[in-house]
Order: sequence, then C-alpha cells, then structure tokens
Amino acid sequence: MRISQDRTERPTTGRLVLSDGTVFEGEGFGQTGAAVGEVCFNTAMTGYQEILTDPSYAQQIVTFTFPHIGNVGANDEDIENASTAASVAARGAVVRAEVTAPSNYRARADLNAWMRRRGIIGLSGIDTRALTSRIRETGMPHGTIAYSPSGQFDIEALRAAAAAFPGLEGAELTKSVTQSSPYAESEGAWSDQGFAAGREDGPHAVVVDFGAKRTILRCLVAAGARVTVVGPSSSAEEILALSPDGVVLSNGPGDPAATAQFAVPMIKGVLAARLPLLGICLGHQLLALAIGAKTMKMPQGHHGANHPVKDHRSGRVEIVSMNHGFAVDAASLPAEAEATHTSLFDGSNAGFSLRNAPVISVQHHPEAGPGPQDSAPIFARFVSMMATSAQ
Ligand SMILES: NC(=O)CC[C@H](N)C(=O)O
Repeated sequence: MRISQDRTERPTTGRLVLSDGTVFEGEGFGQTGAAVGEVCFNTAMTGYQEILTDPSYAQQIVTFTFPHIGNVGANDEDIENASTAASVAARGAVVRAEVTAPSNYRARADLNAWMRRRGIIGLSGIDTRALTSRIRETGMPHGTIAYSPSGQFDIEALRAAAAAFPGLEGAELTKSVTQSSPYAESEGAWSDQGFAAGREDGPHAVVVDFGAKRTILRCLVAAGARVTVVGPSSSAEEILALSPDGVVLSNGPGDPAATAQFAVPMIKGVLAARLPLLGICLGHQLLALAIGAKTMKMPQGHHGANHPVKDHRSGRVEIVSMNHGFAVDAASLPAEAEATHTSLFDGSNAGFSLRNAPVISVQHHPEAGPGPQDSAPIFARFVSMMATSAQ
C-alpha cells in the first residue's frame, strides 16, 4: 500500500547513540543538532518543563519514563533556572510518544517550539522502558542525542562524541549555570493570580546559588524569609557581610567533590559563625563534605517525584522529589551529625542534622517543583530557626 511505502521511505530524524555503539532510533523534535551527556531516567508523571529547566541536569539527557510528555505544552512560569545567565539545564529529552498539540489553559507554546527556543534536543518514539531497564542494570551511560531533519546521521561520529564525553565525575559545573553578582528574590507562592509578593521584614536568608531552582527561593519567600541570592564561589566573609540570619546551600549540577574545592572553605566559615544552615541536594552533599563525610557516584541515581524517604525523628514516611546522581556515604558521617532521613528505595542517606549547631540538610527536594509537598514544612522550620537566632 502506498501509505505504508511512503512511511518506510521517509527517514527517521532522531537518534540516541550510546558510547558502546547502541543506537536508539526515533523522531527528533525541539532543537536540531547533537549534544552529548550522561543519560538518566526520570519517573515523574508531571513537571517535564521544571525538570528540563532544573540546572542540576546540566550535561544530562533525561529519559522520561512517563510516556506522554508535552500534553500541557510550556508556559512562562514553570521555569526552574534561577539565573538568567543560564539558558539551558538538561541537554536533551528522550520520550516515548510523539509530542502532540498542547491542551492547557496555561500553555503559551508547544513543547517542540519551546525546546527549540531553549536549545534542548528531543527524541520521541523511543522504547523508554528498554532504555530505562538498561540504565537500571548497567548504570547511566554516556550518549549523544541528535536531531537531523534530513535523517542523515554519522553514527560513528555520534558514538565517538559520546565516548569522548568526560562524564560528571570530577565535573565542576555550578559556575557555568549561575551568575556571580548578588540579587534579591521576592517572588513567593504561585497561584492563578501570579506569584505572591514576599515580606520585607522577615528573617534574612542568603542562598548560595549552585544552580538553584526558583521554587526553592519561592518556598523560602513564601515561608516568610527575605531572600538574597549569591554566586557559588562567594566567600564566607562576603556572605556574612550581608548580615544573614541563615544561609541556604542550594541544589546544583556536577560532582560535589569538585565544587567542594571552593565551597567547603565557605561552608566552614559559615558553620563557624553558628548561623542556621539549610542544605538541599548538592548543598546537602557539600555540607557533608565540609564536616568530613564522603560523597560517591551512584550507578543509576535518583530522579523522580515518588521516592519514599523515612524521617527518623517523626517516624513518618514522606513521598518526595529526588534528583541526584551522587550521594552522601552515610557510614562516613562524623559523630557530630545525626542521620535524619533515609531513602527507602536503597537505604542511602537522605538527610542529616548537626547535634550542636542549627544545621539541617536533605538530599531530596522539599520544594517539589515538580513533586509532592510532604517535606515542604522544612522551609517554615528553617525560617523559624532563623527568627530564633536573629533574636
Ligand atoms: N539536584 C542536585 O542538586 C544534584 C546534586 C548533584 N549534582 C548530584 O547529581 O547528585
């Protein structure tokens, strides 16, 4: 039949080529061209726009296990890059179903056009279950995602580019996704009326931006904090000169051990000032390194919005958002730290506090964006720690 002949004659326009030569063939969308990165999978059923703009995904290609990505299009608010200097977080998106026209009252663009504008390469029609099983069994591979409207690919060149990708171990990426000059953040919680304005008289939180998600800043503002954001290589002296009532170490991309080179001296200085400290994700890992614990690369990482974490103080299980490829080695935590949270998926450390200092820290994402809000009370807790220390 003619129709099927036409179909078979038209070359497919997208590829994901792994460093071992495995080729996944599908249709390209979004930005044309090729990009290399570590291929991970994310199990969240919603929030693809937040995921693709989370700076922690720098140099990663995200495989979505949820089959329908793009249904609600893209809007102007669900963007997690805090820094205007960083236009791209994830380098690519691998999805199962073809992206269809958006249906949502908030949509301002379809995912295809939005990804093209942001320079993110998409690949649809992929057996994402097979790719995810492979990542689960053999770890996160290096790959090249490519979209060529003509359907012409130099597969060997794409494989060689994937093989040449140095990977995330040892990679310091926080400076590439942030801006160094301080700024104030005053946007709070979102509603259909827009973002609520923050208070100007709340306790002052200085957020060290390692690639912060805007939702973290908005949660702090919504909890009553006045927020100033500073760059990742700020010194303790520069931070203390802003008279903070507390300091937040944000999430961010890359290997915490690499960023620790300049972040640990800063964290030690803030710890010495005995200010309340909150670590989130990369911030959690950096805090662990600052107190002498170790971090390590995980084989598959945790990327999703349905991860069970046990809070040992309350005994409750919280369902949380996760996005990390490195983890704190729980066994290496010094006696001054008390492990407060554990991942119920694999027993890895998901939080600690310090016994003799106002310091709390979590591996997961209490801000959600996307995900459940079981851990959101940590922001109010931190703001009240700051209010107490300010007295
Ligand atoms: N979301 C994050 O902050 C990620 C932290 C770190 N880059 C990791 O992959 O583990």
